[in-house]
Amino acid sequence: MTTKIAIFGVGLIGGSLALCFKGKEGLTVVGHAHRPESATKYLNRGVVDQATLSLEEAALDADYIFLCVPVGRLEDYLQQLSKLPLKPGCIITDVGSTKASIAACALTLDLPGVHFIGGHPMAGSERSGVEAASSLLFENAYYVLTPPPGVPEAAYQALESLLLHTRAQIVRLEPERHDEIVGAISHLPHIIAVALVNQIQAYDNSDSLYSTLAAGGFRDITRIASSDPIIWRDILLNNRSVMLRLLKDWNDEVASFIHLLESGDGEGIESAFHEANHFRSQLPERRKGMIAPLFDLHIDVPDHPGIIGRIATELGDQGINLSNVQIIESREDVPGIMRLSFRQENDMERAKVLLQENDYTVYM
Ligand SMILES: NC(=O)c1ccc[n+]([C@@H]2O[C@H](COP(=O)([O-])OP(=O)(O)OC[C@H]3O[C@@H](n4cnc5c(N)ncnc54)[C@H](O)[C@@H]3O)[C@@H](O)[C@H]2O)c1
Ligand SMILES: O=C(O)C(=O)C[C@]1(C(=O)O)C=C[C@@H](O)C=C1
Repeated sequence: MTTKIAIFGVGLIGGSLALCFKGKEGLTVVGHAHRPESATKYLNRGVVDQATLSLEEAALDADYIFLCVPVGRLEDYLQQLSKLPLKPGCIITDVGSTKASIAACALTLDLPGVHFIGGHPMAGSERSGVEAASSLLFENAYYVLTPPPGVPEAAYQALESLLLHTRAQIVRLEPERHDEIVGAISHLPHIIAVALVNQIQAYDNSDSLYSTLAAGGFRDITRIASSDPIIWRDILLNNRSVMLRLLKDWNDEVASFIHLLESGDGEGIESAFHEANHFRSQLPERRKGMIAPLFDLHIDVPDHPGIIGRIATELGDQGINLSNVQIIESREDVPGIMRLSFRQENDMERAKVLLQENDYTVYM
């Protein structure tokens, strides 16, 4: 007897979940596709064990159903599922970036013997589609679950146990509180990134030096502006009342900067930066969290071909595990900064000593 997991919408998130479960003992993963070419793609990429276009075939004997479609489609799928004779004890969950409306929808539906528990993995990317899926996406991230009152603890525990395969850390939250908080730390930044890019694009239309000179700062703050338009249309419209409130607060923040500049208040500007720096430095950067739990070192590097390979080899020779390397601000003939990321603090400390011994300037 295997445990059957049905995934509706095998894109970035659904595909990543499928990869976490596929191949694990006792689990079979079935992907539901709404287009024939998608079903073939899921199979060709080896993300699922089976793929089907039939809602019934995917759902009827499933033990777990994951709804991983855009937020605007979630309620429709849940309604369709509620009309099927699902397996008794089946757990339906979703991964939508908003939680209040789907939780409210589930409460209105008759789901006899079946349990709905909302979910939201706090990990993702500006990329989308099954091509971007990764079994490592959720590792060390938080994964919010929003069980409705009255859901049996055993069902909650079963879902939590299954999600161990993602290596995420589960957080239990009320849906409304989720939407307030995630509205502020995820949805608002996406709006700001998009508005900023569009503002600069308008300047760039009359002077292309804007995009030519756009460097690290602009890229750092705007990566998420490349996120999928349909996914984000749905999220923002769904969390509309929270977003409108947050945007009014954002306007106050902008107004306060306008005031600091109009009044030439240098101290005020300094203190805004100090305050932000202090709060940001306390974010759980080095533990589990929405900011990748990596230990970073920065070093000055000359603009030499092969420099990445040389440093990686020096670290590798000492058995120091490097997780990621990135060159920041590298231009011809100008020294750049290299960011070296490590999974283990101990690796970072050893790398620091080694690099300093080799005369690199190292910043933490
Ligand atoms: N992108 C992120 O960073 C992120 C993170 C956490 C949660 N989420 C949530 O996960 C869900 C999926 O997002 P994603 O980033 O994986 O998107 P995606 O575009 O990569 O995947 C969406 C999947 O849904 C399918 N789909 C699209 N439109 C559909 C429709 N009309 N009917 C049926 N299926 C349809 C697509 O074929 C695709 O397989 C969304 O609800 C999103 O809010 C996204
Ligand atoms: O890292 C990113 O690109 C993301 O946008 C991930 C992110 C976020 O804002 O943190 C985006 C949407 C989610 O629902 C959860 C996580």
